[in-house]
Amino acid sequence: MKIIIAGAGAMGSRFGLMLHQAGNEVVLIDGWQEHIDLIKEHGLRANFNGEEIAEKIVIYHQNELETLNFSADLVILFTKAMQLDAMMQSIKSMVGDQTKVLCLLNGIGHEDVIKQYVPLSNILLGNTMWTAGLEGPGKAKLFGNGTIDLQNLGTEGKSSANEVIEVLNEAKLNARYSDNILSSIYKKACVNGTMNGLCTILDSNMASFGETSVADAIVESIVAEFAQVAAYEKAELNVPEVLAQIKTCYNRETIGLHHPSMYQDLIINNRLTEIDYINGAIVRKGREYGIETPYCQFLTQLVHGKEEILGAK
Ligand SMILES: NC(=O)C1=CN([C@@H]2O[C@H](COP(=O)(O)OP(=O)(O)OC[C@H]3O[C@@H](n4cnc5c(N)ncnc54)[C@H](OP(=O)(O)O)[C@@H]3O)[C@@H](O)[C@H]2O)C=CC1
Ligand SMILES: CC(C)(CO)C(=O)C(=O)O
Repeated sequence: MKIIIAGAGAMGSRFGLMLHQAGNEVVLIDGWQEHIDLIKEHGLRANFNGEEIAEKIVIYHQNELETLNFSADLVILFTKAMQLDAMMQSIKSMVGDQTKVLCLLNGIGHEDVIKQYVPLSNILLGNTMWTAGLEGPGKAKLFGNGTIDLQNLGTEGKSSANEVIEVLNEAKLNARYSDNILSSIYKKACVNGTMNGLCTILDSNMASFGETSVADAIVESIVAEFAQVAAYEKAELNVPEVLAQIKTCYNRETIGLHHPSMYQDLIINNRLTEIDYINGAIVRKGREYGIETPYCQFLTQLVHGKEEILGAK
């Protein structure tokens, strides 16, 4: 399959690498020049479950696509939330009538951006429990396991997602169809709405946070706010199940030692965060629906405060 990875940071590198190794024709697209140059020079390098590897994969800067003649069967979006619209603009000549567009960004409401460029029948909205980090430009650090849930937003449903699911599974990415992706997205947003902001503010990995005496009380208060907003949007959450999923993040044997992507953005790379698309989205929706969201509001404010203190860009 011809696959474009639109946003080839940590997660895009993981997906690009695994799909390339499974025999697909993968093209990476990104906007970070140093990262692009190093991948062109040395291939995409990674510490992949402890093994040092390098794979030659084609990569382009998102500003050099106009003359490129490549129509994708599948686009996988892995930008940061605030970069999504600009990326959709950059790749629009490569998205044809038959191109499926899979969105796996963290956060809530990305379909509102994508549907301005792609018909609903070609949009696969999803989320993932895979993780990834960058050791620096051109080099990813990939360990652990994950899953993908996705749903087609058009009326065709599952049948229009089967081929993509098959390709993802051939690459061992563990994809499955969801009949209620909005609930899955809210469920994953609860994981990000707790782990990402809290580990960033507390300067901790997920295991160390989870082992504190205050973890349960804070997490339960935040999840209660997400659940109220989700219920208003008919994306009912099973709260005990969500809390159990969050606790799986504390496991040191699996992903507990991972610093969430928000930590990597702000604390390691001094970059602005996606907080406005996670806890901030709950605050905005809460305001609209008349639901109080003090914990999400406070965490959003703390993260913005930290961005300002660190002069993040
Ligand atoms: N990392 C993870 O474990 C997980 C992440 N996600 C989600 O996946 C999406 C993509 O995340 P992720 O892959 O972590 O994002 P990255 O930060 O690794 O990459 C996203 C983009 O940010 C830019 N960028 C990243 N680092 C730098 C840097 N040091 N200097 C300059 N530019 C940089 C690049 O684009 P540009 O130069 O154009 O800005 C890159 O394409 C997000 O929505 C995230 O929440 C979901 C599950 C797990
Ligand atoms: C690992 C996990 C699940 C933590 O919230 C994640 O999605 C991230 O790092 O953004």
